[in-house]
This record gives sequence, structure tokens and C-alpha cells, in this order.
Amino acid sequence: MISIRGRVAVRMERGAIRYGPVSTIDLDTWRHLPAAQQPDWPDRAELDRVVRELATMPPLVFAGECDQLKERLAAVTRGEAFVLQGGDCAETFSGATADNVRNKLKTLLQMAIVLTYAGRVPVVKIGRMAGQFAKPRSKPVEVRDGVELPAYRGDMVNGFDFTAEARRPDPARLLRAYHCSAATLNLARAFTKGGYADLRQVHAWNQDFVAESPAGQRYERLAREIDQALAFIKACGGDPSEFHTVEFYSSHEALILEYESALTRIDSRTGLPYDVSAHMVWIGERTRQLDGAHVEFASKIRNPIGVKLGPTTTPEEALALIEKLNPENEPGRLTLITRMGAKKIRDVLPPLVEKVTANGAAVAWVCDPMHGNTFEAPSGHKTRRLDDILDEVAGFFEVHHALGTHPGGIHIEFTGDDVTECVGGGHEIVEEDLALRYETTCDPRLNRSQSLDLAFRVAELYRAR
Ligand SMILES: O=C[C@H](O)[C@H](O)COP(=O)(O)O
Ligand SMILES: C=C(OP(=O)(O)O)C(=O)O
Repeated sequence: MISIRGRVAVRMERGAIRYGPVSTIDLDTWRHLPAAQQPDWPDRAELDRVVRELATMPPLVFAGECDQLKERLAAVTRGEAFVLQGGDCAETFSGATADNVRNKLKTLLQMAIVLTYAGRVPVVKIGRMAGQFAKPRSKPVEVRDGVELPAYRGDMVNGFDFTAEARRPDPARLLRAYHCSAATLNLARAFTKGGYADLRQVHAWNQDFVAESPAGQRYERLAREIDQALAFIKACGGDPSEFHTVEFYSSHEALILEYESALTRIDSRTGLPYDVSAHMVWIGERTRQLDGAHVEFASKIRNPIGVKLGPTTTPEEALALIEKLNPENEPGRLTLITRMGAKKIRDVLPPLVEKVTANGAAVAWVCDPMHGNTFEAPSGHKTRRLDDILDEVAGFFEVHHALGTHPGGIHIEFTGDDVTECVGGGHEIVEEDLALRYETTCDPRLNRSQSLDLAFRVAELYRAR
């Protein structure tokens, strides 16, 4: 049991340091509550051994970085910045390669540039990366040709192959998830701080297949305008090398509580607990029960937290979650990620936003236009239509516009590759194309040109407000 009792806290508040006693924080209270979507670990002793080992591992992120992200999200809450959160649906161990990480970052950087330049808004860049290795599932088992096996729950838990051996939950995978997260984050930090993300590289991110797509060509025109703007800044005596690095943050769904709990540490500056597996973690639609273990766990850590809200969420539930997760109403602490579906958003989002706003809750509103818009194509592939995704985003902007609240960002599943998992887009992918390059292990992701299509549309919507 990890607990901190009677410690002295040092809290940074608006630059001032405040000292005060921390009340008893028992970080294990989640263990007494029902935890949805947890694997049925066959070997408890092995799990305990792995958890003990994880607890000795260095942090993947620092508490101070989590606080910095919280400040950035506070700006989103005030309507001064926009969140771009995205990456894989499910990262895989074999996918933790230099090429994959670079391609995903390229997509994120290109989208962020479109939003910043065309949308005229500072963008907070958060990857669904370096830890997104666990998935909640609709059914605990999968049946193929009469054979029933445990569902694939992400590489952190079991293997994707449809064999009894692969599908057996294996605690050693928690350690591998940690190491893959470390390698991915290390590379992401190198790319974003070491010159690759330099604004003067805007053209370099647009090479390979995407350059030929209509979105890639549109991007190239925008990149040329940025060149001119940088030349202008230089001519005025400014220093374009100021745009040499970007801030990048990691995030994933805090699903497997043994893993998240083993990576929760007491910050030496403040005496407060942070989940150092990522800068931000979120609670999924399937695990956001108010009296459940995930909400309890998240209520104890000091990271910025996201909560997914699906179409059945009532305003009372949203308010209760806010009260539990952000009782001090700290701006930047809580992001509500709505995933309603294009057909429902215009009906179900307004009462939520109205009640939460009337309550004075400081939250960032982010739109996940992916998870409410999945359907099965005749070929059996799970897919999403880019048009539905764009429509949900448009509905999100309409609702916030009508209520005078800030549409604070988007949360999406994309890849840096030329996959064929979602239909539509400038390089029209039709249902018959899905089998060509369908590589996701769970939900369908936007490819790079579809992601750019989306970024241009979001930038237009943001500017039009
Ligand atoms: O990514 C989200 C969920 O894990 C996913 O939508 C569940 O998919 P399933 O319905 O195939 O289990
Ligand atoms: C499972 C996910 O979403 P949701 O909880 O909204 O279904 C996800 O984002 O991977």
C-alpha cells in the first residue's frame, strides 16, 4: 500500500510557494471498488512481481511537466488556446519504431501548423502516444468459426493473434509497455526538441505520399505562406530560430490500474501524487462510473485528467464527475472529451454544456469525433466516414457557438501512414478499398491526408467563430 500521511506539502500557486500539511492520501482506495475492463490475470503472483518491478522504474514524465500541461489546458479553458490530441487507437510493441513515431509526429505537427496558421490559435499538442497500449472492449471474448477466446485488450495485456496462447493476459507485457513508452517518448522528445519540429522545416514534414494528395497540396501552399511570414519576421529584426522547438505532451487512457498505480509517485517538490506514465491520462466512456475504481484512482493523482462522455451522459453525471475529479475547480485539471456521434451531438451536447457552464465549472471541452461514428462495412471491417467525423466536429462548434462557450479542441485517432481504414477524404477511399491497407488492431484511424483534411476544416470552423 502506498500512502502519504502527515507530510508537508509545498504548493506552487501563481508563483508563490505555499507550505501546508497534506491531508492523508491513500492511493490504494481504488482497490476496494469495482474496476471495469480489467484483464483476468491468470497468474496473480507474476502480476505482483511485475508491479513491484514497475514501481522501481524511473518516471517517464516529470510532475513539473504535468503542471505545465495543466497551465496550457487552463488557457484552453479560458478560450485562449486549442487542444490537438491524437495518435494511434492502440499502439503496438512492434509499432514502436523510429519510422512510425516520426510519421505520427509529422502528422501531428502538420495538423498543428494548419490549426495555428489558418485557425490563428495557439495549439496544445498532446499525443495519444507513448502509453496507449490498452483497450477497453465491448465484449470480453471474441468468437471466430465457433472458437471463443479472450478479446484482444491491447499489447499491454495480450497478443492480437487469434490463438489461446497469444490471448492469455501476460503481466510481463506491462513491463514491455513501460519500455516501449520510454523509447517512444525519448524519440518524440528528440524530434520535438532537436530541430525536426523547427518551423523552418514545414516543407520537410510534407514529403512522401501525402505531398501528392489534395490536402498535401493545400498544405504546401500554406507552408509557402509561412516561409514568407518567417522571412518577414527576420526582415523586421525578429529571430525565426525562436520557433526551433515545440512543446509535446504524452497521454493515454488510464485503463489498467495495476500499471497506472505502479507508476504513481510522490512529487518531491510538492509531496503530491502524480501518475508519471504520461503527462495527461483520461478515463474512458466504459470506465467512468462515479463509484468505480478508475474515477477513484484519477481523483487522487494531480495530472491533468480527461473524461470521455458518450451520448447517454446526463448533466447530473457530468456534474458529479466534475465534483469528484476537480473539487477545487482548478482550471486545466479537467478536460471533458465528448464523443456523441454526428447524428446526436446537436441534441445531446447542449444540455451538458449548459448545466456545466451554469455550475461555474472550469473545464476544457474537447471533441472526439471518432468513437461515436464507428460502423461495420459489408466486408466486416470496422470503419468511420470522414464526412461523419467532420459533421460531428461542425456540430461541436455549432453547439459551443450557440451557447457562447469555447470549443476547446479535438481528440482523434490517426496514423502517419497511408492506411485505408476510414472512408472518404480528398483522396476518396471507398468501402471496397478498406482491405488494401487495414492495419489497425482495434479501431479505424485517419490516414495522414484525411488528418490534414480534418485540420483544414477545423481551422475554418475556428476562424469562422
Ligand atoms: O477504441 C475504443 C474501444 O476500445 C473500441 O471502440 C472497442 O471496440 P469493440 O467494440 O470492437 O470492442
Ligand atoms: C476507447 C476509447 O474511447 P471511448 O472510451 O470514448 O470509447 C478510446 O479513445 O480509445
